[in-house]
Amino acid sequence: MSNRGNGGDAPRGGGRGSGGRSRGGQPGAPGGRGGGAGRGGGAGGGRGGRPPKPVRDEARNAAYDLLRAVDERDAYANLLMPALLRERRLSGRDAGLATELAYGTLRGLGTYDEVIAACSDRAPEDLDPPLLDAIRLGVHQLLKTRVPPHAAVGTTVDLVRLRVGTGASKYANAVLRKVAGRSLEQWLPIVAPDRGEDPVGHLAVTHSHPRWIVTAMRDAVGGDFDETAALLAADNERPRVTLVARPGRASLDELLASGAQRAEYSPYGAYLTEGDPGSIGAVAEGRAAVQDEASQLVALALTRVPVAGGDTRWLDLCAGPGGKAGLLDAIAVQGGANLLAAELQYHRARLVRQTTREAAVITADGTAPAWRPGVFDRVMVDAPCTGLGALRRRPEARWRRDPRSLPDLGRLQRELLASALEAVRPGGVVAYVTCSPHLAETVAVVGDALRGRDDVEALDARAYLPEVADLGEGPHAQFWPHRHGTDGMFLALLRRR
Ligand SMILES: C[S@@+](CC[C@H](N)C(=O)[O-])C[C@H]1O[C@@H](n2cnc3c(N)ncnc32)[C@H](O)[C@@H]1O
Repeated sequence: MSNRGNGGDAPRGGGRGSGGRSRGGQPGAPGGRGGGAGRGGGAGGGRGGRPPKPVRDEARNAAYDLLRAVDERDAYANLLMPALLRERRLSGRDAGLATELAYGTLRGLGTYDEVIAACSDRAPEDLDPPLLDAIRLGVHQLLKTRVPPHAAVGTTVDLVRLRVGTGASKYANAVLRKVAGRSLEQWLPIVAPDRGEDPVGHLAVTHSHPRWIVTAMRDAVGGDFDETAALLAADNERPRVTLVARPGRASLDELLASGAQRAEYSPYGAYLTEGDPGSIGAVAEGRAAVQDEASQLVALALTRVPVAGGDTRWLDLCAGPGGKAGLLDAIAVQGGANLLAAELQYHRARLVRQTTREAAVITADGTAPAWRPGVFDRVMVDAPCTGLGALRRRPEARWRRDPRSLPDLGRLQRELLASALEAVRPGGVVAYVTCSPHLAETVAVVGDALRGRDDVEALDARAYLPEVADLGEGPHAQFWPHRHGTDGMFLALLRRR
């Protein structure tokens, strides 16, 4: 990822997007710009003689290949990694190590690049991307794992020798030896901007997020520094695996009998602390699935709002790949309702067919309705968004997202919500959902819709989620990774009068 877009607030060049600061060498830092490892400087492989033959470490090579694929081909880490592990026949501890190293490096590189800059005479963005990725992998091991320092340096130097070149391996060796001189806790005060002078930059470097995301998160939590820090820290944790037992198709007991634990909030949810979800029969058969708990709860909340009169026609306006549609369909069937699931993209509509049983699934543009207005009792709009609420799941996503996408997304979100409000009948209810807490995608969109019509009222969404505390000041509900252990999902419930 040689050009991780950070929407124009990159402190230096295109290599990274975290906070950064103007740097002219850091007094007291080991290395600093001028004092870092010189090109080709530092230790080589042995004293005088030929360096020992480099050893190929399969787990680290797989992690490295993932980093290169993310950089070169814009690969999605969570989609490519399982294929890579299969192809390399890595399983058990090796698979776990490869995944942790790759994902951890991708998450942490905003911090790591600042440390590398302090230990090198060249800025990270001036290094060859293959060398930079290898050094990042080594820095991650040194600062964030229990890998012994000599192993972290040695395996990285071997990897660089095998994959990049001998000269580059000497450079990597010199940089990593400087990095190894301090712990992460010791490095952070050296490389992060001062909290008082530049709080956003401080959080960006300390928690490895682009500045624009730090700002957006801070605004979304209401400006509190410590809560913003807790949220960013939660983004760096691995999300737990949550299952949903689709009602009428699988029971929660079935999941619990497979070793899962009852979820804290969702009546259909269970946490899987170890093992492969695909090995659970109900999941393999599509009667249960992996689904974040907040995703379950926003769908459930829509079904809980009382509607006077008939309650038989439900619409999911943005259904692909079908997580919420799968749950809505199962609940609809139990209550005698039918779900129409619409999705713009054909291949995603096909996925919705796999998650639903009775729903009618169509490939359709939700902004150009293929249905008559005012006929649905309940409508779900799970709108396309920046996905800032799901950064835990996609380790590279924070560097790819671009704030310049917000105006286009905002237009589409407004059009889809307007279309949903046209589709619902008087007395019916619309759920507007985003997997992002960004205010431009949440309250701004809903606020505009409410101002633009006099026949729509916002319900207190929290009232339909009584099992969940701390959903905000209302009337809308906001889930948070650091408060609820879920994705940062937003829900507004709107009734058409
Ligand atoms: C956030 S995802 C929905 C996730 C889904 N509800 C789930 O729970 O699995 C948004 C979806 O909206 C689709 N989409 C984008 N524009 C659309 C449009 N104009 N009409 C219908 N669907 C659209 C995207 O292709 C994407 O699949």
